[in-house]
Amino acid sequence: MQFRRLYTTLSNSNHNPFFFYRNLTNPFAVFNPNPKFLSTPRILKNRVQRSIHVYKRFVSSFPAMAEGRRPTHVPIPPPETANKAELYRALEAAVGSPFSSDPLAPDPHPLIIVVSGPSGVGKDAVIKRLREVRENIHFVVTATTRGKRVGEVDGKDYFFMSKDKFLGMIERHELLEYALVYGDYKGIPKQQIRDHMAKGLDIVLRVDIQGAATLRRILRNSAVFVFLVAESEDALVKRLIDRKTETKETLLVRIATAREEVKHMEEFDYVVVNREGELENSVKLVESIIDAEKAKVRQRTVTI
Ligand SMILES: Nc1ncnc2c1ncn2[C@@H]1O[C@H](COP(=O)(O)OP(=O)(O)OP(=O)(O)O)[C@@H](O)[C@H]1O
Repeated sequence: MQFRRLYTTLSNSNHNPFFFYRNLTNPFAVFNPNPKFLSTPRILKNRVQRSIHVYKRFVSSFPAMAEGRRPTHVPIPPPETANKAELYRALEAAVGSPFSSDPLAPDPHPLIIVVSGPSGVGKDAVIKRLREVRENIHFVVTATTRGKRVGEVDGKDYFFMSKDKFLGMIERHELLEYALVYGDYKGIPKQQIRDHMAKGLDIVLRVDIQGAATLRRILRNSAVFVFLVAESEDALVKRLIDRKTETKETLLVRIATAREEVKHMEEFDYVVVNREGELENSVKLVESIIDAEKAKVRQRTVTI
């Protein structure tokens, strides 16, 4: 049985002697299930041993194959006293092939990082700082049909476009995700993501909780979903008041919405607590998440 296993191993290997050396007899090619045949293990043993012997001679007759074998006598100098280059060369000779300087791990894939969280939690603030401190990041510019506000720059804040042009993009499936918000369309252009990922850049998307849920359905586990949250409801409300952008009505709506949105935390991969006065720590944590994702053995692969 052992001989049979040994033979099977040999015949499955690339150096199968019966494959290269056709005049050798394969002892199992004409396997006879007759018990009489099986009752002659010595014949079998001799045949297999002969095959192994021929196989070894066959391998050593090819320099490329023989190269992988360890030479019998390689003088390796004692590492404590040896010259580094000399020791290196001796080790190379001993293992029988030059040491390669090719990277041992493949380059990490570009990532899509979706940042979401309740209104006023600090999404814009975190992303703005992240773009300042980290290279190789592209923040996706959303396409919108709403009018440009004072101070806004086309291509930087949004891609401003007509409703017709936007509807054309929907028809041609050029948007990763889109929504109608208070009568205006907003959407994420796919080509922008493709172009920047092709250059090796990581992509950051900032979306509300509903947008994140839609992207999760589309991208599944190919993107990293980060949920940004304040340390407490109390802190979030104070932050919204301090921003001085809200009316009393919109404040109430945002607080009520935030209560609901926090329940969606479990649908995300990571949660980052953006504590009062600790924006830098939050940004560092997002950076650590990106670094950890890039160190994963099984990388996320995006196809959009
Ligand atoms: N860690 C922090 N400590 C103190 N203030 C912060 C912190 N993070 C953000 N802020 C401030 O809180 C306010 C809200 O932040 P930001 O506008 O970035 O929130 P957002 O999540 O993008 O809100 P929205 O979804 O409503 O646009 C801003 O004035 C911002 O400067």
